[in-house]
Amino acid sequence: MATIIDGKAIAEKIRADLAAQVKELQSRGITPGLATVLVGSDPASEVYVRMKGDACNKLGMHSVKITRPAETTEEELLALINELNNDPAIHGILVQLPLPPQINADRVLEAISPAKDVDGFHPYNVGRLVTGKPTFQPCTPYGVMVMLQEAGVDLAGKEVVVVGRSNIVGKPVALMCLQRNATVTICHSKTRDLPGRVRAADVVIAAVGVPEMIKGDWIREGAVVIDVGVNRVGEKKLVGDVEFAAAAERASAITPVPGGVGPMTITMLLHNTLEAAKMAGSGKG
Ligand SMILES: Nc1nc2c(c(=O)[nH]1)N[C@@H](CN(C=O)c1ccc(C(=O)N[C@@H](CCC(=O)O)C(=O)O)cc1)CN2
Ligand SMILES: [Mg+2]
Repeated sequence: MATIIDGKAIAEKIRADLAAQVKELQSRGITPGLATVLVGSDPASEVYVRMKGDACNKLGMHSVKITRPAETTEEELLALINELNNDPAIHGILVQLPLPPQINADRVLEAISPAKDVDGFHPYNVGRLVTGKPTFQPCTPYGVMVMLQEAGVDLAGKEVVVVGRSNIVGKPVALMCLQRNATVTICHSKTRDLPGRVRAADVVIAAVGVPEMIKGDWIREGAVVIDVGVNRVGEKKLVGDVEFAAAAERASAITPVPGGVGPMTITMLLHNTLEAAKMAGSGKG
């Protein structure tokens, strides 16, 4: 039976350390500030933005939640980003995704100052990630890496299979694993023999957004399973991208959903916002 990698517990431990750092920074006259921008009223996005604001406030950070109607134009959103880029009380800017279809998300993400890009989605910061330079690391993959480290998983020489190739999880998490000397395979909807690929993995990172798509009998005995999926099935139930119970029979360690990667995403956002404030305070922002 697998060890459960408890994202909630790891997140709490990190947040306690961040709170102490926020206090220290405040004693020097700097309060880290995060602006979250939500366009439209997607119910899941509303929940995430609220969680981000609450998490900031709990740590003693300043947070501003900006909501705009679903009909907002790209120009209006770009003007708002420009204001936030120039606001000295704001160290981090986060535009909640997805955006409505009339808005080009790439253009909006590129308008955020790289020094305030706490989501790590600006092409400048993506480029730094690709080349292994210090940068704001995107929050979900960053959280995955911290969980692996906390679980004592050394990636050097390991076969990592990432299922999913999104810009916000699959691609960056693959780069981060490569940086830690893993041999990385990125799989997607056109991959031939996906079960065979997953069966070869020492570490499986599932980020496809399809409920329980990765079957328990695809997991190699003793593998580590990181489930990034947060899929709502029915009214209330949340499931991951992995068939949890069956996979846990074979894995050596596995993350649950909820309470796995999810809480780490917001924790790493808090971490990045604190780092942005420190850099601004030292004149490097
Ligand atoms: N601008 C961004 N947009 C989106 C990101 C992102 O990192 N930046 N990621 C996802 C959604 N996301 C944060 O925005 C996110 C998803 C899930 C959780 C989380 O804590 N999940 C909990 C369950 C919470 C619930 O009950 O719904 C868990 O897994 O335990 C946090 C953040 C897309 N958009
Ligand atoms: Mg769009």
